[in-house]
Amino acid sequence: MSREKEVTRLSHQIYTHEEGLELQCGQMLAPLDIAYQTYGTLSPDRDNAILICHALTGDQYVADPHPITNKPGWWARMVGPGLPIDTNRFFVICSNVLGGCMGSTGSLSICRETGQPWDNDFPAITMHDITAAQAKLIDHFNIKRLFAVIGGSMGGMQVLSWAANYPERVFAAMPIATAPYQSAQNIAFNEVSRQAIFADPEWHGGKYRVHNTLPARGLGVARMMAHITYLSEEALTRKFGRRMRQNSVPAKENDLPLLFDGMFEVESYLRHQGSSFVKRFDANSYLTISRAMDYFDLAADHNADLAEIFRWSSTRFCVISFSSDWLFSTMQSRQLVRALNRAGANVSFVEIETDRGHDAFLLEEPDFDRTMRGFLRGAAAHAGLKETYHAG
Ligand SMILES: CC(=O)SCCNC(=O)CCNC(=O)[C@H](O)C(C)(C)COP(=O)(O)OP(=O)(O)OC[C@H]1O[C@@H](n2cnc3c(N)ncnc32)[C@H](O)[C@@H]1OP(=O)(O)O
Ligand SMILES: N[C@@H](CCO)C(=O)O
Repeated sequence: MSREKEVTRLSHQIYTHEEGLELQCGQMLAPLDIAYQTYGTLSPDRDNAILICHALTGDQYVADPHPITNKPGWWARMVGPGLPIDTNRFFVICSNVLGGCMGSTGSLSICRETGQPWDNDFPAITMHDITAAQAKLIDHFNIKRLFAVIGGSMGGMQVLSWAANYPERVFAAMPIATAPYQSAQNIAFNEVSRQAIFADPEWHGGKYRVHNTLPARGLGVARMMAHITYLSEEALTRKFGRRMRQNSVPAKENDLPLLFDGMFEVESYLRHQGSSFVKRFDANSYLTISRAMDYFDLAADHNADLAEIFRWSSTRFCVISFSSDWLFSTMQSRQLVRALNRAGANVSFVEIETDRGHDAFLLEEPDFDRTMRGFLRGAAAHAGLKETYHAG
């Protein structure tokens, strides 16, 4: 069964905003669907909500098993009762981004005007649009101010957009492994990924669903390349070194050509990452969202110096980077922290020592978990939140 048919079989929890959303490009998207998951109990004062923003290929299943892969949620070790983002205390909301392929309005949705799926005609969106769509969901919950907005990588871009666009609605913000703008290097990597998709003969100019095909190879290669950027040389060396694969490779992962005999373990690993990715992601959605990342430039969007944007902000920031992250480096986080300090904002900064690269924010890192727990506990005390709102 094709990935799209699998997706349409899934029943996500969706809020439909009939009035829709006017995008930065001027186009109106109506109705607007936002697929989301929640965890914990909203306090009577509606003051304990945390919005978690996912990264490029994440989704709303932050702590629930993923409905396609059946794997635990992508932050299941971080979000739950007694965990650093403690659902006994906080009401956690995570939504699939606008343009995503897990139930929110995106390339797989039907365009009201044409009655056809958007496919590659889905309009260009920005981080501003993504957070504006999330704000509709937060309004739906009648939450005036979020206790915290938290996210890593592209999720961190959304955190910064929230803090910049809705400062009065964000008590605390945690931008993790991110940057105030997408670097030239990251745009370059995204472009290679996109070209891999375009080069697939099954791409059909983005109308692959009409042709009943999938640009699986192109999307798989895009993921293989991108995945290298999520790791580090040390992590790859430790995991695989120069070892060759001893046993035979399962057929499904072997449909890319082999060079001579045998395969390095690292090649096998990347093939696996590529082939598992295409089962859970839509190529047009990947193009839309990766482009939204590329457009992200907070200062340019606000036509202001970064410090100016946060000048009157009362949000408490905790900026986190990972020492071996070369995709969103510590240097970029420091740039943000310097601007926040110039703005007189309340900001703390932690660089987590790890050799696991960018995706370290998804992995067990005790120092990271302690920082998350400590920052939220301190901020909750300042916000006057109760220790628990557990429903029972
Ligand atoms: C932030 C968000 O919003 S969500 C993010 C979206 N989700 C993701 O990115 C998940 C995909 N990414 C990953 O799995 C990333 O590698 C990580 C960093 C998150 C996980 O890291 P780790 O737990 O260290 O797992 P690792 O990178 O070793 O990958 C394990 C997988 O590779 C497979 N694998 C490991 N070695 C090999 C090999 N030599 N050959 C083939 N496959 C291999 C494992 O079988 C496992 O497969 P599975 O995921 O299908 O069970
Ligand atoms: N590996 C994560 C983080 C990338 O920034 C993802 O695919 O979304």
